[in-house]
Amino acid sequence: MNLPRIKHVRAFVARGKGADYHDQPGGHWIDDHIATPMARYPEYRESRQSFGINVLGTLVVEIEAEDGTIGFAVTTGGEPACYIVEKHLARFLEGRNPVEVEKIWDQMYFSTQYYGRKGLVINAISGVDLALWDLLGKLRGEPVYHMLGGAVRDELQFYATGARPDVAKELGFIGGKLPLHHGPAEGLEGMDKNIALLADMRSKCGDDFWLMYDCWMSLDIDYATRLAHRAYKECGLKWIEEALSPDDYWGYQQLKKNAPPGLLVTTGEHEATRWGFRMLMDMECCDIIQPDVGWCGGVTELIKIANYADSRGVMMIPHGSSVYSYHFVITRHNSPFAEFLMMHPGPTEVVPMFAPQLLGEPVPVNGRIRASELDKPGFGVELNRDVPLHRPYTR
Ligand SMILES: C[C@H](O)[C@H](O)[C@@H](O)[C@@H](O)C(=O)O
Ligand SMILES: [Mg+2]
Repeated sequence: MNLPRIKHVRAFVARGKGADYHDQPGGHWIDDHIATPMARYPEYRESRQSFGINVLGTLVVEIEAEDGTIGFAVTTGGEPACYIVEKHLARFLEGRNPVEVEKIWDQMYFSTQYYGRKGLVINAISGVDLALWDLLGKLRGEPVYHMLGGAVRDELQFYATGARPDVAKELGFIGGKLPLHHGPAEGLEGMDKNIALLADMRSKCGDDFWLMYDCWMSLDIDYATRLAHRAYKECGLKWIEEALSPDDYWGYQQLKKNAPPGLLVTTGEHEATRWGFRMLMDMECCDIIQPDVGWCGGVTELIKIANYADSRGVMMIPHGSSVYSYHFVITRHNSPFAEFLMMHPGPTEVVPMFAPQLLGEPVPVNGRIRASELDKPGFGVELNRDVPLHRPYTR
């Protein structure tokens, strides 16, 4: 089946919310004294934007076929990712058959391996790969999840990430993941505040509602171990997420041994490729891996990651990435639920995760999205052309 060839690859920057979802106006829960590795510096403790968490902005990748069909995707990457797409990756797509996702991915990865392998370069590769799968679906007239093997269940169910698990419960989510506010630099007083907040949410949510802590790489093994035991024993914490640096595989291996039986250790949103996730799984670092499909290598790489996890009986629950993870999760038995990042400032209501960039972006109702809502070509969304786009590089 010969599809129209790829004619143009274009890369744009979009700023303000969207895929770079930490790029929010002031007063948002997502930038409210959240613990990070930079919190050891008091000047960077109050706000993650103060040290540049939103410095990149959104990368928008467009791939246009000869017949005028356009596939696109958004991820975190901004102007430097545009440079990588336009000046390096585009050469492996233009003139090619869009069906060649495996060969194109292989050439993008190994041609940038000498300076890439993780982080921004893999974000750029992910953006191109997602746009390619979107183009394929639009050319074939089928949703991405059909091309991945079809739905294994009728609906997606979600836990919610945000400052209000009590509201998340009222909205029908299966759990609430809180951001951790205080790390080792704030000592026992900070630990007590972390436990007090969790205990308050436990009292508001009842004993059965899942409560998790997201530590965003901010802890050391000693603090993470103490937090894990107190939070599990006193508040029934379900999992402790990304407690340590993504590079500290040995630390995660130890934390998993230190954690109380019954508490899950999770990580992976800042990990990349099949090799990085193999390291996490072979070293027994965690119970659940959480790749972000816009940061780990795209759909083509997540297939490999998820299948290796499945072979080892490890749950793969992608980091919140809107439709890009929904189309994947609905097709995988070892992905029984998904993350929904609450992007309302409170958060007290459900708003589209990548707003305002995606038109037609589905949102959970009563904590669920039916598989039938994904039944549109590609990822089922269109780029909001009212969002200002800047193309910093051309060829
Ligand atoms: C809530 C966390 O601090 C991050 O902002 C969040 O994006 C990520 O870690 C997550 O798991 O959703
Ligand atoms: Mg996280």
